[in-house]
Amino acid sequence: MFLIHKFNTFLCRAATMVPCQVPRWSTWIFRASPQWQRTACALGASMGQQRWLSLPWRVSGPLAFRGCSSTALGVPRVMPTSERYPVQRLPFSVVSEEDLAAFERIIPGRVITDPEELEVANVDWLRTIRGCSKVMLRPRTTEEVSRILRHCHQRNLAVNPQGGNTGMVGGSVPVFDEIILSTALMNQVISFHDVSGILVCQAGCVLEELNRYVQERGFIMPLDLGAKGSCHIGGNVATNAGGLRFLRYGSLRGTVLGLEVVLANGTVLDCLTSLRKDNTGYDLKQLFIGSEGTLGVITAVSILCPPMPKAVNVAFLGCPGFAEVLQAFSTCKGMLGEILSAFEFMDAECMQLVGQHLHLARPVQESPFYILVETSGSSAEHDSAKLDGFLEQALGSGLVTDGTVGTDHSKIQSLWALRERITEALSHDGYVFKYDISLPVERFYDLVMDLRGRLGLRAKHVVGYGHLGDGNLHLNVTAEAFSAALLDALEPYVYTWTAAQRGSVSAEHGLGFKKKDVLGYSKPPTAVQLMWQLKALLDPQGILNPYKMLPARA
Ligand SMILES: O=C(O)CC[C@@H](O)C(=O)O
Ligand SMILES: [Zn+2]
Repeated sequence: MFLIHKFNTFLCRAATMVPCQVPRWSTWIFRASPQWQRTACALGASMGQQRWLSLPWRVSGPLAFRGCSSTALGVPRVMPTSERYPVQRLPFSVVSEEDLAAFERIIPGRVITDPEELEVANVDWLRTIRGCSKVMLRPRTTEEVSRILRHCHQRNLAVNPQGGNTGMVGGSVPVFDEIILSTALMNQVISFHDVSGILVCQAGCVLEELNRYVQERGFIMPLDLGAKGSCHIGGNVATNAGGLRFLRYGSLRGTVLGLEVVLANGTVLDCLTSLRKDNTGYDLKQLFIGSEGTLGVITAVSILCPPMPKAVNVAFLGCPGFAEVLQAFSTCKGMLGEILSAFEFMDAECMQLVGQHLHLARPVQESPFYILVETSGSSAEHDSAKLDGFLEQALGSGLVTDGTVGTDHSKIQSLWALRERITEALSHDGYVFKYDISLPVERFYDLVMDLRGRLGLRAKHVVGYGHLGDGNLHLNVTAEAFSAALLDALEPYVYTWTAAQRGSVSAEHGLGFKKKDVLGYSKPPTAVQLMWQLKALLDPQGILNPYKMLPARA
């Protein structure tokens, strides 16, 4: 106990509590976005606008002159994806007035052609890429999705399925004029079983709302993300999102028990079972988990929710070096065992950025690294005793130099915010080049330091943080603005470095538009070829989320 008193803040003991809720990106996004929504369609012809007007949009009726201007009042424009990246529009049909009328018959009043609403849906939340869709559809039911896709399939119209649009790799916004198929109104819970903890719901349910719903019944969602306030469960599953509870509850590939999916031609594939065990044939739902909307549109999900832990503790600790971070992780696994539920790390530059841009105070003495250790268990006393044991050991052996522990809701929330809001802080720092890689943990920080040397003053910040417990590094590089030269210095260097370690070039964010061409760094040509064959089988016309996930074919 003596050693624990060296901590600069108190150890608050043994409170029984609900799992923490933390601030989320959406709060911030929604605060910022109204200005951005105010596009100036009638403003002078920016480069983007000229290109827009050269597209075949000059028709009469609701589609006429609804180009999404790239110039927002007072806010830097987001360059259209088709201008920044070398990508060619595929020969899909263009939405006509007749198509709009057909959609209006399927979903009356929910065919959106308003430029302000489209502006938001065309741009990713990082504000790095921009599509130019002219129409967004908001179905409420699987039957409506099926009828929409049947129509699009017959007409060869490309479709961009969109959930909460919180993705990191440009998978959730159109590249050109794909129809945006939003799951926002598909937000009903279908059933919840309070013995098994199995939740069945529509794809557009917001993760945080689901978590609240199951929490009221004594359970939690098996995943938690910074974007929880706006991301949709269907999008989470389509991305196979990882997040903050992965260490404890594993991948969605394990917790998703069933899916309902609408295929490209409108066929409904009903695999929405809620069985823990089912060895009958190929597990087709796995094809759609992580397929990023390229093989079908997920319309409903059956998911296994773990019981809500009765006691949660969070320790936020300073470490003198990366070797100590790794050693602390080993010690944690050994001493906390079954109650360890998160092991996250961030470097000193991350802490500096959350302080500078979000005014979050550093809760411990300045250190080169910080770790966040969470325990979740069923006995507050037992868990606290175990955590104390670990802290004594870590402090006594110099793995940790300072720390603070929270067991009450608000302290846990504020400690998690330091880690969860790094993404938000980075976005305030300028243009962000993001890498989400799986590596052997021993090599994590070598890459960060290597890049700092390689980029020198060309980068504003090179930071490393992430889910160390899952072997997942978030390597982010900020610059005043997008720079092709900086991109050239980063890529393919980061990918070849990762491939040399047999790592993954996308641990949890998927490939989307931005990373589709680097799939080959993590998968052999035979696997990529098989992926294309699956795509051709399920979506022969390629109308579902084109330009995403799969690299262009040679
Ligand atoms: O912004 C990033 O690169 C990571 C976002 C998210 O996956 C996180 O773990 O905070
Ligand atoms: Zn992450």
